[in-house]
Amino acid sequence: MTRIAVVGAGAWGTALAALHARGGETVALLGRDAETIAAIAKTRENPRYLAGIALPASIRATIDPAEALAGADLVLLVVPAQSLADAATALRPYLAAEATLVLCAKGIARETGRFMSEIVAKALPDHPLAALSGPSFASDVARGLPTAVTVAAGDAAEADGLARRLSTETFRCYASSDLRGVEAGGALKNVLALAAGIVAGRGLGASAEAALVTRGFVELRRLGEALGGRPETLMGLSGLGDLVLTCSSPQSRNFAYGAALGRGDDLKGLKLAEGVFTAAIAARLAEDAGIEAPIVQTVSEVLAGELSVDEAVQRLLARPLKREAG
Ligand SMILES: NC(=O)C1=CN([C@@H]2O[C@H](COP(=O)(O)OP(=O)(O)OC[C@H]3O[C@@H](n4cnc5c(N)ncnc54)[C@H](OP(=O)(O)O)[C@@H]3O)[C@@H](O)[C@H]2O)C=CC1
Ligand SMILES: O=C(CO)COP(=O)(O)O
Repeated sequence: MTRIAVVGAGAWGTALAALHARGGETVALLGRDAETIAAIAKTRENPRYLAGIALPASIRATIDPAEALAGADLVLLVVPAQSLADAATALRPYLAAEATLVLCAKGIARETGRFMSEIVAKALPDHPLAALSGPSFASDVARGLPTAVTVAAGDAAEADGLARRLSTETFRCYASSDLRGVEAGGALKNVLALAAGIVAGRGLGASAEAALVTRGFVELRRLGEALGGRPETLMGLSGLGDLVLTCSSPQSRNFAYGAALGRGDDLKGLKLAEGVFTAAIAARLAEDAGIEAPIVQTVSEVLAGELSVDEAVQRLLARPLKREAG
């Protein structure tokens, strides 16, 4: 019987399925692309999203939600943020009544400004909710490299239990009861990583990159707190930790997208990162809250074509915006 069902057979879902199958759990991986799922079953690899990484033979990969969710008491939701409402609604007939849902996407709904927990609570009421977030590239986790993340649930005892359950030899989970802070950090760092990518792609040097990341952290804290997160959460793995990772590595799709913008590359065919969808709504949430978020605002204007990359860089780095600690 499946214990953990992973919904979404992209890079992160496949990595989490591999991690927990290696950790001894009975794991099902639910995808929607029959070809990819057949390839996983046949080759024990996900050729589309994690090529070259061997997956445990015990993972039950399927496109059938009934098969994947039967008996699962823990369901990891790993489809991108903007698709989560539809994906969650489609699961409703198949979920075990007592199943706990773990949000693994990092984003905010672009139309409504809702967090993933709000979207899933609406689509699938009455299930306990948690979020898993932190500095963790799918390929690192799938390869079994050491990783540490935060697992948050509104109820501290629930968070502790989940952190224990989801930790493995190579994957250390710290428990938190600040679900909103974890969600806010994960969503905002994507937008800030786009800005870091722009600065790197423009070739402005390591000093400018460090300035941008530091000021990005100030902004993440300020806005994250305004959205209801706790300072210590925003300073932890799911805030600062993930910001540092995604702002410093071309492995990050957000950073890579920003770098392509900064270089002036043709963006056609480049996969859209989560931050591309989150920037405008994050800027609006900041405005609504009366919070200054110049980096988020600038990224949002660049993506909307209202600001050139040169104007953005000028605004971000060339002159002081105001006296600001950090
Ligand atoms: N990649 C990473 O290192 C990490 C990613 N994350 C977060 O995890 C989330 C997913 O990212 P990732 O796995 O990398 O993304 P990918 O693009 O690699 O995969 C997304 C998967 O979701 C599926 N999907 C999309 N829409 C739907 C839908 N409506 N119903 C069902 N399935 C759907 C896609 O299916 P199809 O292939 O058919 O399009 C695909 O399998 C993002 O929010 C990301 O921020 C978090 C930590 C690490
Ligand atoms: O969230 C991530 C690592 O923690 C992955 O970042 P990207 O979505 O930018 O690749």
